[in-house]
Amino acid sequence: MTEPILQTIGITKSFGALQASQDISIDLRPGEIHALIGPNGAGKSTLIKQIAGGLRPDAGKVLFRGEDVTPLGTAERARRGLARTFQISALAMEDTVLQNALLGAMGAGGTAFRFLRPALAQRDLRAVAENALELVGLSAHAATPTFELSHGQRRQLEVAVALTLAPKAFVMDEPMAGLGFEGSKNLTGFLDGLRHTAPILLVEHDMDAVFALADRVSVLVYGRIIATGTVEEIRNDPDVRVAYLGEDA
Ligand SMILES: Nc1ncnc2c1ncn2[C@@H]1O[C@H](COP(=O)(O)OP(=O)(O)OP(=O)(O)O)[C@@H](O)[C@H]1O
Repeated sequence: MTEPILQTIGITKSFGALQASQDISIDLRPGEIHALIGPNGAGKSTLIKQIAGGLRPDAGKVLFRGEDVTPLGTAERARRGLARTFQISALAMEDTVLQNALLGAMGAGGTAFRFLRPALAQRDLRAVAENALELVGLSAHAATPTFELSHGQRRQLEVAVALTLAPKAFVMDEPMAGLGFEGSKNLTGFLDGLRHTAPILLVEHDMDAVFALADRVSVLVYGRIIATGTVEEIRNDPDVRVAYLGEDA
């Protein structure tokens, strides 16, 4: 079996008496979209925060590209290629699409680029930014102020910003939230292709998107993974149907 790019081993986290993550072991393999679903309050965000580095587990480990990154913070994990997207506030709305991508590329280049700005580095940064926009299909909008983009295009721009870091894996938190039917359909098509650039751990409430995209689905209920499998396996799992899909088995 292919080595996972991202893996949690026995992640456990409590808030007082509440066990928000109970011994969670999941992985993300090259080329796949692995969806994490579960009812409100199941612990999806808590798990994602521990994977991205914003929250320290009480026990367990996060491995990224074979390395234990549990002690590292969000910025250090991002530098190593773990891209977390869909924190919309990260975009500068008054700036153009290209300027936003350039800001991302400057972050990727580190502080030396930011303060020294040699001409060559500037050209490199611009190339990185333009390439990222091309990959997400926003080149034609490079000079457009970001606030003029549709919600779906903003999500694509967020991915472009993340792409400037040459990510090895994406962690996405509800990318379909707030998009209408058309927007969700378009973004679904876009994410479908993106898995070949880097695999995606996808937290999503939109079941149409999950069932269309996921190679594997993990179901989280009360802080525990109750099933992991293909879409077909998850749809037919009696425990999942009772606990989450709201059906009598
Ligand atoms: N910082 C915190 N302090 C105390 N309790 C917390 C904290 N963060 C989350 N919780 C609790 O942990 C549980 C899991 O919350 P979490 O936000 O991870 O769920 P979720 O599956 O992401 O929910 P949703 O789908 O509504 O976003 C909830 O009961 C929540 O109230």
